[in-house]
Amino acid sequence: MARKFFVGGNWKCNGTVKSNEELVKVLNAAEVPGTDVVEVVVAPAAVHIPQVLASLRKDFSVAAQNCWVKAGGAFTGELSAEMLADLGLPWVVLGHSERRHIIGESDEFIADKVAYALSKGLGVIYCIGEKLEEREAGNTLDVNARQMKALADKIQDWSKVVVAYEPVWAIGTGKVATPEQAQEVHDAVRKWLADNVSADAAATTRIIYGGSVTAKNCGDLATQPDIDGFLVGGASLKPEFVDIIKSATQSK
Ligand SMILES: O=C(CO)COP(=O)(O)O
Repeated sequence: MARKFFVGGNWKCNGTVKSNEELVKVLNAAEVPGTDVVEVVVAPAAVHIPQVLASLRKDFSVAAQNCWVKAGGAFTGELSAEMLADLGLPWVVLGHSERRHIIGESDEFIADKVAYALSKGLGVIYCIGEKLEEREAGNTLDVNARQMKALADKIQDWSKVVVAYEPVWAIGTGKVATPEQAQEVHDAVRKWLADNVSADAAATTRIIYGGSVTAKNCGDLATQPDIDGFLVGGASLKPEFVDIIKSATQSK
């Protein structure tokens, strides 16, 4: 079954009301392939979600960058999955490396968050990826398999999960993985799904790449057979995000 190309823009902790207005204007005016070819999702900072929801074209979706692990309540500063569902958001990003490694979220905590978000009807962009020292020690595939297993231990249904492979050494560094490096991991993650979840999950789960994706390098990455889209940080704040969306037409 064909996997629809998926391009996410992770705006991280960036933006003002004014800069969002300008960025949304660019996105709204862009001529991009239709929703039969590419699914486009942007994740503004939480405080800006209502602004972007109200102003963004309706063929693009809005995601949150994080949510709490269980039902809301006395958890100061958190956002619950119920709140996101109530706003009508289809997606939430969970397990981003900045939350794993800067905030200190564990594999298990993230997997619990994913399971809870799925139970509330959200789709989840589940981020995985190795650090530089793990790659240099030859542990790349093991680290990614460990992060996949943490989630597989908690969920059965992968139909609303997009896996984002984001090698930590490539995030915000300008050091993009080569198409071959990314394809190797995407292929391994897909095989992991086939061996540990199901042939169907392996065939249908979108595995997208993130880490210094730009308008320049996205074309070669998009042609790799197991790269089903991108999760874009820095370049998603610029008009070049439109060119990255267009690379969907180069997908095999
Ligand atoms: O972390 C990322 C997307 O979630 C990637 O960030 P950059 O595209 O800025 O490297």
